[in-house]
Amino acid sequence: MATNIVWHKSSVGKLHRQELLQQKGCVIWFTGLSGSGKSTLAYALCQALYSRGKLTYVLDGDNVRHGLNRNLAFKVEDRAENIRRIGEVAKLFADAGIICIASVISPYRKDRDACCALFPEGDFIKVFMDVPLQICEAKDPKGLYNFARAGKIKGFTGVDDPYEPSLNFEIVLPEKGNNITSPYEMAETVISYLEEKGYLRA
Ligand SMILES: Nc1ncnc2c1ncn2[C@@H]1O[C@H](COP(=O)(O)OS(=O)(=O)O)[C@@H](OP(=O)(O)O)[C@H]1O
Ligand SMILES: Nc1ncnc2c1ncn2[C@@H]1O[C@H](COP(=O)(O)OP(=O)(O)O)[C@@H](O)[C@H]1O
Repeated sequence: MATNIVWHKSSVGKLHRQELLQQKGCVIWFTGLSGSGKSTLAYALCQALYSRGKLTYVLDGDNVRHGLNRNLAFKVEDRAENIRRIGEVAKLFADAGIICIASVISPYRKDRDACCALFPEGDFIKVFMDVPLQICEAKDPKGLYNFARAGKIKGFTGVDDPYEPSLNFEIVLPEKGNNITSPYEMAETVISYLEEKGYLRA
């Protein structure tokens, strides 16, 4: 633990940066099984917001594990630390006025809730990719479910490691009751939410 540290205030604050960017910093947190479409939707949303002149940054689990989190594996404590660090980085991006899009399995409710608690009310928007295991496994674009079933990967989420859903997701996709399943259309659903909550203006 670091001691004797004092927060240094800046004369340029989050409100100034938001005014500059004409948007509000926040986090959209995509959670769900491997293969549920988190990354595809995250980058579709990034593209759609870019087209509207909005600044985003995607923190994708796979990508962050190539650098900042390269020393972490998939046991419970490592996943918790992975999520904690991504939550803290997302907080910095949101403070910068950026719409941060996180795309991580984040299987444990406790870890997601701890990240949420870092943010002002409403600024941490949890989106659950509600895609059943059988569908994710049937796609298996990286062949990882195949390896997990063969016992070549231990502790694979959904196979021999848990995914804990929550009751308090702001958005669940695909939404029940409509036929919207394309990433582009689902991105529009998220954008409608952001517009309604005022995140796309300063
Ligand atoms: N054991 C195990 N369980 C789950 N996933 C595994 C595992 N080993 C490797 N992978 C690959 O790592 C990607 C998930 O990384 P995350 O950082 O999102 O995981 S976590 O939030 O810390 O649980 C995940 O990416 P996505 O498929 O995009 O979800 C996998 O490609
Ligand atoms: N909305 C969608 N409809 C159909 N296929 C999709 C959709 N989103 C993603 N996919 C496909 O599903 C697979 C997994 O998507 P991906 O975004 O990598 O998931 P995750 O990041 O959750 O592992 C990929 O082959 C991708 O092309």
